[in-house]
Amino acid sequence: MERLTQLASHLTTAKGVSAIKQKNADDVVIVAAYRTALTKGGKGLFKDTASEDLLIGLVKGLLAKTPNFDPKLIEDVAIGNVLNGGAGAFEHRAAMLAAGIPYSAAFLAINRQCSSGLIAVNDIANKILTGQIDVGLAGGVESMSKNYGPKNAPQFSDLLLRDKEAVKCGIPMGITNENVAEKYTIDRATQDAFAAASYNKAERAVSQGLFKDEIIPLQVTIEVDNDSEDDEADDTIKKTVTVDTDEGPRAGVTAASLGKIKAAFKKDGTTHAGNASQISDGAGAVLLMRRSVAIKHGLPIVGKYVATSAVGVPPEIMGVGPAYAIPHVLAQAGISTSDVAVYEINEAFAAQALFCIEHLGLDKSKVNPRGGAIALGHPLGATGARQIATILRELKTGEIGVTSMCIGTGMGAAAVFVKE
Ligand SMILES: CC(=O)SCCNC(=O)CCNC(=O)[C@H](O)C(C)(C)COP(=O)(O)OP(=O)(O)OC[C@H]1O[C@@H](n2cnc3c(N)ncnc32)[C@H](O)[C@@H]1OP(=O)(O)O
Repeated sequence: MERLTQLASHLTTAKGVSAIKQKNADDVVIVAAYRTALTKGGKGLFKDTASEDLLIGLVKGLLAKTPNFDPKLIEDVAIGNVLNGGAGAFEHRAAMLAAGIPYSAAFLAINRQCSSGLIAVNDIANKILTGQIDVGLAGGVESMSKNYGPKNAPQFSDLLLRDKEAVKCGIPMGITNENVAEKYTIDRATQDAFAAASYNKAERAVSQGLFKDEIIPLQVTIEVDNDSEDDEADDTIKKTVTVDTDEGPRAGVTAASLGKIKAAFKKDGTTHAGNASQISDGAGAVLLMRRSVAIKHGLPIVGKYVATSAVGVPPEIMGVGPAYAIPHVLAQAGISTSDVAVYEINEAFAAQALFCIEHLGLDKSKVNPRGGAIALGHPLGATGARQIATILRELKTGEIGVTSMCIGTGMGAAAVFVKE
């Protein structure tokens, strides 16, 4: 009975800044949050690495960096993924075994498109909050190199194609951004200035080594052209490389330099390779548990999970998602936009991110201080977990952070965390 009363009080989440900052035995806390480097889809160093192999390396690395933690404590694993068949249910379950997680931990593959990694965290957190489990691992992974392209384009039935609302769920992502830019009059120069700022922030963060702590280096094999002069044949050789650095950030990007890039999705459009999130490969993982369990095992606590929300928005302007998901999750937590120290908002496209920032009246200096997906990359299902790994290092003790993204078929998701 006492436990039920405790649980009931917890599920009706005490609201407000001081309430969410309180430390309770039943809190869901984050003990570790790491990611791989993000590489360029189709041409980067992970181009030949399967999503399951990204996960194996990442989870092994996370466990190695959490020395007092016994993986036998993990009761459930949820991994977000967008492009693999069945969201990677087979290969990513197998990857967990290969990474050293015992078979006794259950496994769930999650696909809520670009928010999949965040929704995986939400799933594990909810299971801890309701007493179903005490410890779980959540994350996301994507090999856009291997799985992005026409073979993964949506296939709609004739019935769907004839339904003028339903068919909007199949609008190409770049066109949804053109729609946002047109509807809210966000011109190309404004988008390019925002994108250049994203590159400049990422460049600064890289030069200061700020991502080093969150990236687990991975050793992978890559096929490269055989340049040997003795060998005239047009063939490839395999090389082993260590991947520890994001490939997206570039030095010296300006709005003027971006102004020269051709529109990618529409003649006379405003969206292009420099102001859109890049096709990328990568993975992120977050180890969650009940605070009392973390304390019992002497594990470091890096953050407290507070709440997640997902909402629907019109599919043809899906990029507006965070503008509606963020107020929803802030209301759940009983806080306002000004209580938040850092926002990690997925930059699927510059116009999309700009609309959300303007609509919510956010202080731009609080949004993506280390750059977002335009500069760093956006490996779809991995992005939610990647943003959590980043935001927990951007926040200072006691500060509140919000992570959010738009979702391709017309949704937005957002979550609130407190830095321990
Ligand atoms: C819910 C959601 O989150 S929806 C979002 C889902 N994700 C997407 O839809 C992906 C969106 N992005 C894309 O589709 C692709 O990145 C595109 C179509 C915009 C561009 O694709 P590509 O042409 O293959 O881009 P690529 O990265 O190769 O860049 C092409 C060229 O643009 C130029 N370029 C790109 N970025 C820059 C920059 N910052 N500065 C200068 N030049 C640049 C370069 O010349 C580059 O060639 P390089 O790599 O040899 O230097």
